This record gives sequence, C-alpha cells and structure tokens, in this order.
Amino acid sequence: MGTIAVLGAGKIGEALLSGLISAGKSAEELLFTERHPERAAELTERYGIASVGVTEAAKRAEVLVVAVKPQDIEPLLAELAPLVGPGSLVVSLCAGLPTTLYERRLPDAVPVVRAMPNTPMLVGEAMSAVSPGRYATAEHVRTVEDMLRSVGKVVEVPEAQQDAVTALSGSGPAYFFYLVEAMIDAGILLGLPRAVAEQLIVQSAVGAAKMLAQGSEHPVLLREAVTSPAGTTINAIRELERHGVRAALLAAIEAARDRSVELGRAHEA
Ligand SMILES: NC(=O)C1=CN([C@@H]2O[C@H](COP(=O)(O)OP(=O)(O)OC[C@H]3O[C@@H](n4cnc5c(N)ncnc54)[C@H](OP(=O)(O)O)[C@@H]3O)[C@@H](O)[C@H]2O)C=CC1
Ligand SMILES: O=C(O)[C@@H]1CCC=N1
Repeated sequence: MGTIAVLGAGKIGEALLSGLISAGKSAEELLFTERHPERAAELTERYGIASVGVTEAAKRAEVLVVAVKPQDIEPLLAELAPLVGPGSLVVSLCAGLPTTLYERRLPDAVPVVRAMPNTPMLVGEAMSAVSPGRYATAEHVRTVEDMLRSVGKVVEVPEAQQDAVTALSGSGPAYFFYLVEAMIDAGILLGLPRAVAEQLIVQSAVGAAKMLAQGSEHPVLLREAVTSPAGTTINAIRELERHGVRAALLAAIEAARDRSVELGRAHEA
C-alpha cells in the first residue's frame, strides 16, 4: 500500500488517519494536508503524522486520498494537476463527485477510484463502497480495498450506485445517532435519569447491531421476536406507523441521494 496522504484532514480525513493508525499503519507512512495550521498541529500532536503541502504529498505518497468538501474540489484539482501522472493513484471520498470530473481535470490516464466510507472507520467498523474510474486497474482497486478493509468492511459497486451508497451508508451513521438521541429523550420524558437512559439505549443499540451483523435472521424476524402479543412493543410500533417513520426514512434517504447527485452536477462543465 505504501505511503498514504490524506488531502483535507477534516472529519472523515481524521477518521481514516486514526483508523489506519489503530490498524497498525505507522505514522511515518501517513501524511496529510490541511489549510488551518492550528488544526494541522493538533492532528500531528494527536497521531504523530506529518502535515505537508500538496506538492510534497504528491511526491511522497503512493495513494492520494481526496477528503475535502465537494464544494472545495476545483482549486485542489488545479493544484494537483501538474503533480500527478499515470503512476499516481487518486482516491476520492467526496460525495457526488464522479471519477470523470477528476479524469477531466487531471492529466491523461491518472487512475482514480471513487470510495464512500463512513465515520465508524474510527473504531475499525467502517462500511465502504469502491468504484474504479476509467484508468483504474484491478490492482488499483485492490490497493484501495486493502486500505479500507483495514478499517472496516468493503464492497465494490458500479459507480452509478455511489449516490445511493452515499445516502445509505455514507450518511447512515448519522441516522442511527439521530434515533439514539431521540430515544434518550424519550427516556427523559418517562422520568429516567439521562445517564441511565443513555446506557440503556446505547447498549440496546450495540446488542441489536451485533444480532443484525450475525446475519442469521432477517431484521423483520428479529423485530417480531421482540413484539409480544398484546404487549408493549406493538403499541410502540403502531405509533411509529401512525407517524410515518418508515415513509420518513424512505424520503430522507432519497433526499440525501438527490443531494449527492446535485453535488456532482455542480461540476459538470
Ligand atoms: N463526514 C463524513 O461522515 C463523510 C464525508 N465524506 C466526504 O468527505 C469529504 C470531507 O467531508 P468532511 O470530513 O465531513 O468535511 P470537513 O469540512 O470536516 O473536512 C474537509 C477538510 O478539508 C479542508 N480543506 C479544504 N480545502 C482544502 C485544501 N485545498 N487543502 C487542504 N485542506 C483543505 C477543510 O478546511 P475548512 O475547514 O477550511 O473547510 C476541512 O478541514 C466530503 O467530500 C464528504 O462528502 C465521505 C464519507 C463520509
Ligand atoms: O453529509 C455529507 O455530505 C457527507 C457525505 C456522506 C456523509 N457525510
């Protein structure tokens, strides 16, 4: 895999760097670029990873991971263009941005892989999906998959599915955090101390996630097993249905997909 440089060490860039360090990658084989000196110093202090300029990153790293906001991509690609060639490997983590954007802005035949991870990289439990661009070989895809597999699970998908992936698993942890936050509030409403409500819900989430991850039973069956006849759970389910929670989730994830498409379209020219 060699040296990896993260260009733009914000939330997801830091999650990747932190996950790679926890997975045993040495700080000497990692680099990052960051435009705020205080943020750069904070990350170097926390992980022992050197902050460099884009030129040095391109010179020293085998893998260049682009982790800036989609809105910030154009100046970065203009900076990168004279520094990369067919021997480079560019990995884009940016929501919505197609590999063709990179291929248009960078010199001929620069291999690009589009990848969509999520923040559980921080704890080695990411879900990532990768899609090769036009010049990326199976070897390039393997390099990116190896990097992401060291911090979680990886699937390969056709690039046309990446906007849906972004809406589902890229943003997905936020939906779970939102649900947990709302369920803790429910505990407060019912008069439980906050610390107790938090412990009850977080451990219930961990337990439910472990059962789901085992994959031996479909989520519907797992839910039915909790739902006793004329019991408490079915009363709660009736309220969830009455308030359209399933439809809200469908609409929410569709809206996230639409935003991913829109972020890509902003760079069509
Ligand atoms: N957060 C997440 O869960 C996920 C995010 N992504 C994708 O990752 C990308 C980053 O998202 P996120 O980490 O949330 O955003 P952040 O804003 O936290 O991180 C981006 C960082 O890059 C910095 N930056 C911008 N331009 C440059 C540049 N030219 N050189 C160096 N640093 C630069 C930003 O500085 P400044 O603060 O000044 O803007 C910021 O610190 C996005 O494209 C997003 O779609 C993908 C999967 C999950
Ligand atoms: O909210 C966003 O745009 C990014 C992409 C996926 C998760 N966070």
